[in-house]
Amino acid sequence: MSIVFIGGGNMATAMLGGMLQQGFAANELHVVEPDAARREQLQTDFGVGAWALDDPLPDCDIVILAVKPQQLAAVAKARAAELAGRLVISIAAGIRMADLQRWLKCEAPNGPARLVRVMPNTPALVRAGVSGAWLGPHALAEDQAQVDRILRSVGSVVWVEEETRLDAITAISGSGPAYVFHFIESLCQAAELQGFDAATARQLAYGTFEGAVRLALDSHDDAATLREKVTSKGGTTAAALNKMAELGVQAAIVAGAQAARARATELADELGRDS
Ligand SMILES: NC(=O)C1=CN([C@@H]2O[C@H](COP(=O)(O)OP(=O)(O)OC[C@H]3O[C@@H](n4cnc5c(N)ncnc54)[C@H](O)[C@@H]3O)[C@@H](O)[C@H]2O)C=CC1
Ligand SMILES: O=C(O)[C@@H]1CCC=N1
Repeated sequence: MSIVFIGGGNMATAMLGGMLQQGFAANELHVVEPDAARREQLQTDFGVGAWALDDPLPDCDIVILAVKPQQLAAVAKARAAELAGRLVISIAAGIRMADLQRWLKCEAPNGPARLVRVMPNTPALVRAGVSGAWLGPHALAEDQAQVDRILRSVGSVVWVEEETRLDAITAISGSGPAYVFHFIESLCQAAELQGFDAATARQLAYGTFEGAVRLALDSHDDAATLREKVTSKGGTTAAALNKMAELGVQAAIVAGAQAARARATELADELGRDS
């Protein structure tokens, strides 16, 4: 199975790194990327084929559109003829199937692209990704199996029945790693404010996250119960959690995810309109 990523940025790099660790061969993976320095990096790090925009599209079974949403209309329109009849996966946040179909001229005589929308996340790089996926109307059952194999090679996958659910997945697991990194950054900052050097702050904060996540994954208790087990009545944790509640930390996380979802819809409206 030969796969071409169009766009070799952060998300393509994460998926490629994970796929290579999971047994995909470097010679079946290719990237089309305009930035020469990135192409060189991808070749050096992964040994995959890295191609400039004016190179012919490498022979492939699957194309993964991995450019920014703002670049997608131009890329899809320019490559509509090359992509006709192929299995095409879009990982762009927000961008709707109807717009992709229009840009890819899915009414073209040599057969429509078989489209699948996917929302991966960057922990794919360490094969701990979580992806959402939705099968477009022209995609076949064997396309679903191929996409499932790619996504499972870098983590787990949730298939959704309705396209709009992908925006909800974007708000939770697509953007979610950034929320977690923000929390880690904040705990490092708190440790440094307590007088620890950066390396010790990192050890304390990263170690706490790793331990807590491993405990949560291994435990029969839910997260609320595990939280209660740390929180002694009238103790230090209660003092911290009360302060966080006063400052609205949980409400801020929920509202943040809602803002991400709203932005996905807004991006689709902005970029799908008049294009
Ligand atoms: N970064 C993330 O955590 C996630 C990103 N996504 C989606 O993945 C897509 C890519 O995002 P990132 O990798 O973060 O962006 P990025 O900016 O790191 O990568 C995009 C790449 O596309 C290249 N590019 C620009 N014009 C091109 C063209 N005409 N042909 C081929 N390549 C071109 C750029 O040089 C760049 O390397 C976006 O649509 C985003 O919504 C989805 C899930 C998570
Ligand atoms: O921030 C973004 O728009 C992309 C989509 C999900 C994660 N990064």
